[in-house]
Amino acid sequence: MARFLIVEARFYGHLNDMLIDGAKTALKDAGHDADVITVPGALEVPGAIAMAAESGQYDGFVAIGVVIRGETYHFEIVAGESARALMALTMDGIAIGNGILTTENEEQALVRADPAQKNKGGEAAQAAIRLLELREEFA
Ligand SMILES: Nc1c(NC[C@H](O)[C@H](O)[C@H](O)CO)[nH]c(=O)[nH]c1=O
Ligand SMILES: CC(=O)[C@@H](O)COP(=O)(O)O
Repeated sequence: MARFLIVEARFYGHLNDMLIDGAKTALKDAGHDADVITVPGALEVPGAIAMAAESGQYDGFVAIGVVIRGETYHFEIVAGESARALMALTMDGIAIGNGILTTENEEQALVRADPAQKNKGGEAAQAAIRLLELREEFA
């Protein structure tokens, strides 16, 4: 059993609840534990994961959130920089699955958040599980 931390950027609560449900189910089905912490937005997720990884309290991480395009360039910053920072942490050997949705509208996000549809939360959890398996295989 491994210990996973789900770090959620709680910008759209109802969508996050579905993403977290999918992630928790995937982790439980694989026999792993999961805690959940909340940060304000997607830009805070990588930093929170970096801090938690440094603590040594968790084996793997799932990033959860929803970034929906608005009127300004801020979408590109939030979506792009959160993904880039998460990828940089992954390249440092931290097992992270990225379940931060980046969509044009809420309808697209709903389809992807719903565990009964595209289940991107579960998909992100499975990615984190696989990376942890690989890290242990290559250790
Ligand atoms: N617009 C969205 C944000 N924006 C907030 C940023 O992520 C960040 O919390 C703020 O800039 C303070 O540093 N975050 C989301 O997760 N989703 C959005 O749609
Ligand atoms: C992704 C965002 O930052 C977005 O929700 C903010 O909307 P806006 O660009 O209209 O300020």
